[in-house]
Amino acid sequence: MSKLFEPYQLQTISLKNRIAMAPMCMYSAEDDGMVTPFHVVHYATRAAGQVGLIILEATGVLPEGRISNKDLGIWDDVHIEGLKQVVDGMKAYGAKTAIQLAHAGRKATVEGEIYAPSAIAFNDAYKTPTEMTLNDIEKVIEAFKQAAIRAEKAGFDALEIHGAHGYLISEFLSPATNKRTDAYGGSQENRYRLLRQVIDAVRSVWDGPLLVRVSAEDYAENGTTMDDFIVFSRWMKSQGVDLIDVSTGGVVQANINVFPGYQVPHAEAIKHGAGIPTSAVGLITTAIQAEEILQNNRADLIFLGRVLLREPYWPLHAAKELGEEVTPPTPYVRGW
Ligand SMILES: Cc1cc2nc3c(=O)[nH]c(=O)nc-3n(C[C@H](O)[C@H](O)[C@H](O)COP(=O)(O)O)c2cc1C
Repeated sequence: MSKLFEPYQLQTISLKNRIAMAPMCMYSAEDDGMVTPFHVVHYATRAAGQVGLIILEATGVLPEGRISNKDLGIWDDVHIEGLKQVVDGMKAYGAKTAIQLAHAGRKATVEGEIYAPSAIAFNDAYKTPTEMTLNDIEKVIEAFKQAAIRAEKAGFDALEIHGAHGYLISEFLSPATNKRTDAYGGSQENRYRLLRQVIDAVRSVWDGPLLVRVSAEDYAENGTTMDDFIVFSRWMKSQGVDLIDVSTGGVVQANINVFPGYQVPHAEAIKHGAGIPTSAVGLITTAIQAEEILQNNRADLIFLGRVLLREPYWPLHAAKELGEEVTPPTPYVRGW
């Protein structure tokens, strides 16, 4: 039996395999953050393709925290019903479901004021953000908490906090973007404070599986490093985080050398350095490559991004390649 098709127990939920769909913005929501029929079809199709865990794209916990005005929203109860339809579509095909709760910080491109730990623009094309007051920070923490309550009402099995890619939480974690001199800036412990408070707020209303996505390497001078993230991940583990979804980059624009599995060493270092389950993501496209990562205990789950946009039935190809019997739920997919 392959590792890729071995079930995985993620806290209280059982995943039928180790294949997860990485969160990917589809820029297809209504301007007010509402789900459209596209989302129902898009996510249910990957569920029919036998993806074990599907993580919905970055979904704004506040309207000013969206990357674009076509992002999904979860800042109001009005969003619950649409999200529930997306969840029901995925569940009908046997996938476990998660949603990425997000705030874009200085990388928001929406109308009006945008917010960040310090008043430094991402680049010339972006607005200069307003440095957040302590009240602004409290508002964000409360927004993550309310979003978690709404996600539970929509029926999600798991939650992921977006702490990566140079968005708000990542901006607080990184000394490259956090120049604050108060309790939220400076030392590792201070830069971690917002994430800690967000995790605590979410955990106060959510007992289920909790994932956090991080950028374990900023690729920036004076940015965060793997060593920082091993420390942060130990803290996250002690706060009841179940799995770290390990990505890299995004806090500054950097030309980095990407190649198949380029982020796997980060997932491996955090898994062993902090003693917490991790997922690996980034140019993982073949069953053999995914299987190698799991067999060598370098990560616990395989997150797939673009390959699942191109090929929603990727797990069925992978099953054939690894000699596994996997029966898709619909005659249409079975005949493929
Ligand atoms: C179209 C697109 C949208 C993305 N949106 C998100 C997102 O909403 N949240 C996130 O954390 N990462 C996002 N990512 C990054 C992916 O989750 C993933 O980490 C990245 O694409 C690398 O994996 P891959 O090589 O398998 O595509 C996005 C990537 C793409 C291609």
